[in-house]
Amino acid sequence: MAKQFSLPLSEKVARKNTTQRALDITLLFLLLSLLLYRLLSVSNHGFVWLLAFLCESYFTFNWFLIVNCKWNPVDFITYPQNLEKRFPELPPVDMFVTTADPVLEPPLITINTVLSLLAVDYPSEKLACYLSDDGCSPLTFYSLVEASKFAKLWVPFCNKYNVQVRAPFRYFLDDPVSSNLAGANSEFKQEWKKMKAEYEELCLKIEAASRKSVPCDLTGEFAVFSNVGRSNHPTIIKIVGESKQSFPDDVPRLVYISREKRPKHPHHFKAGAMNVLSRVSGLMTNAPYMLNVDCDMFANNPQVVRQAMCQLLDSKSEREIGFVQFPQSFYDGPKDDPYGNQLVVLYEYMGRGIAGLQGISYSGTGCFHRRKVIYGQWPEDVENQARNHTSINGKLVDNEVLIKVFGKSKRFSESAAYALNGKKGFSSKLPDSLDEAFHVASCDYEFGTSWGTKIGWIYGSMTEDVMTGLMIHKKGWKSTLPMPKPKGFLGCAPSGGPAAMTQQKRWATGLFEILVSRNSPIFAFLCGKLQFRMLLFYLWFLSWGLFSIPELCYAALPAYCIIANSQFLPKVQDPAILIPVAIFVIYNLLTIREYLKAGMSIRAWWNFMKMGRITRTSAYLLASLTVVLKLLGLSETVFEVTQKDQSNSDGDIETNKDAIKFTFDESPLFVPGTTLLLVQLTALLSFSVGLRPLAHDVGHGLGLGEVFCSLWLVLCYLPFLKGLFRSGKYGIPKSTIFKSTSLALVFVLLCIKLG
Ligand SMILES: O=c1ccn([C@@H]2O[C@H](COP(=O)(O)OP(=O)(O)O[C@H]3O[C@H](CO)[C@@H](O)[C@H](O)[C@H]3O)[C@@H](O)[C@H]2O)c(=O)[nH]1
Ligand SMILES: [Mn+2]
Repeated sequence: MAKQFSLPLSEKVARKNTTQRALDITLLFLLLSLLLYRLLSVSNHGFVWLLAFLCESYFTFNWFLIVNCKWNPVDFITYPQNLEKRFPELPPVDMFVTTADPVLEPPLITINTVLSLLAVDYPSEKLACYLSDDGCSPLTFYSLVEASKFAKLWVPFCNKYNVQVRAPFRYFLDDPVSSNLAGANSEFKQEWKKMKAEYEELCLKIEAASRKSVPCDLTGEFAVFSNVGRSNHPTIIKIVGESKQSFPDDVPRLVYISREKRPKHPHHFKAGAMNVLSRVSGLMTNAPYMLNVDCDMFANNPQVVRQAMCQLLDSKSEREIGFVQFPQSFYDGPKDDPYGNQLVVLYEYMGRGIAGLQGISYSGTGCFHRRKVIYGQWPEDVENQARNHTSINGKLVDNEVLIKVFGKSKRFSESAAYALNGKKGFSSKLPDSLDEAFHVASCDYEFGTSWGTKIGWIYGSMTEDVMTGLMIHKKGWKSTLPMPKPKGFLGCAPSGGPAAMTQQKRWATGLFEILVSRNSPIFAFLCGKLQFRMLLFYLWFLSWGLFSIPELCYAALPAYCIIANSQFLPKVQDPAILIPVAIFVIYNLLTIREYLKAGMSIRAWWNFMKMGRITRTSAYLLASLTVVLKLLGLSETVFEVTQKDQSNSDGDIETNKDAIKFTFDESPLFVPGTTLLLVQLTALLSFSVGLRPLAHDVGHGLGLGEVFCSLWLVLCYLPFLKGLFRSGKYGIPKSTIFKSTSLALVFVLLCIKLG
């Protein structure tokens, strides 16, 4: 027994990063020297110098925050082979999938995610899968019903042949029958073919249904969908599967939920959906662990649940680890990451670094939560739990309080008490709990309760995930970031200018909303248990949107200087020029090194650099404006769902090429970038026709540095430059060009007047 007890489940190992630290610190030192130089010479220069100083102060502070995040990277090693030796009885897990729109999120993608979850390598009677459909779409429900029939074949097939990728659309991309991958014995070959045919039939059915305006007869099971509007309908909950009494042992239980929506009731987007999922599942299965994934994030590693359990189960982590977050990774990203949004390098350095502090932030998908932590438990409450008392926020609570916190359903607060006490045995046959489930999924259930403020997914930000994670860290919980091979989950990253920018805008908006809310990390540090270095991390993360302001000012400086015959950098003849030059060189070398070490190409690095510029002056700028408007009470923020592409990744060269070309639409997102580009072009033109000669002494007048910076910016905005000359979706729309030209004209006139 003692020996078994010592078998490790997981380990956190520090990574060596001496070179990286040296480079990071050198850069910080150089940035500080630049600031010092500016301060010492500010009296000789005017407002341009001051503006440059302010921007560079921001950049320096931001770099300091980044160095803090990257300083202590870690690796998580897990030993799933020891799991059942230590815990022969594995705990139940409820798995949540959210979808919101059958057009932007094609049901075929959603059901692949569901199928990959139903088929994970974990005792199926311990699993239950809940699909939340905010689109209230009969097509989604129809697809789920069909998928559940297919699952009865698919799950045993995966188990029998130990299939590695359990989302069928990915699995059937490879053909193990013609290649001799899986020791192709003839029985396997036959079953493989049969399975493939079954899957194709499923796809055909769903495609046919999606072409019709009504996917199927709205009778029987489907009758509830007649007369529903997406934002005006009663709750629909359906236990999917043939019989209502017992479930076949080999496929986990599957439940469809479309929560009630009424026009006047705020539904809080995904956060609202997650809270309904928590409550309905609380009544039905009440598993102590919950996994949540977006509809496009399939389980890519059949061992994911076991991997997560390695980090959650032993008694030490019971008191420490609040949640286990797998990195967000993507499949089929276009080559060299043209939109800079595949997040590989971000997780590799920032992610690992933060995981070495209190833990990675929650990123909304691929995350395992403890139900009791979502219900508001602090690490200290675990001691009370051991004494069989129910407590949240460090205080014992009785039934009356439970009802106040969790809402009027007695049955639900009873289930919550079970979850908070870590007691097993709250269960009810699924169909018996249906009535109560309708009650807790209704749109006024949360009135007067703590849902969305103190417990569950927290409301008030477009990035409800980060806010919810921050509240968990505030209580002193830690989190982990396992990176198994193969990767735990894979999803779709948006491609195309408008989709990518809209997502970035939503993120930056949501993050900034948190910074200025009462759930700000500053309070979490002062009044809660958020660690100081975690505070620094959250400050960096939540201020993405703010970065747009210094970025925009700094990008305007070179053009201004050229047109106004001024300077914001030391002259080439001045030895001080070495400081900005060294900053430029070291920063680029350091980031190139990170890219290469993470197995990415130089081209991917360049795409990231250029998309960084573009995103900050477009998406982040508009995000900041949106938040200011919200603070002034002039507008509300809205969750715009990302389009998921249903690609067939047979590497069609034409579509691949197109995926790399930047696309535009009429959105105001593209106005600032286009303006900035036009301004730089005007400046460079006036320089090259000799209107603005270089000054040849160290005194005032234009220097080479400004011209170089302006050229560099034009290079970064190359997708926009091309967009000026292209047509259709690859070209910048006329109206945008018109707006930008007007703005650029105003700027140029201003420069001439001031210069
Ligand atoms: O009203 C809504 C809006 C969205 N969703 C779901 O939320 C998920 C994420 O939406 P998506 O459009 O894919 O946004 P992304 O920007 O890709 O999502 C990332 O960023 C979000 C906000 O930070 C997180 O919630 C996500 O988990 C994270 O993957 C999807 O499953 C949607 O179906 C809902 O259920 N209800
Ligand atoms: Mn997504």
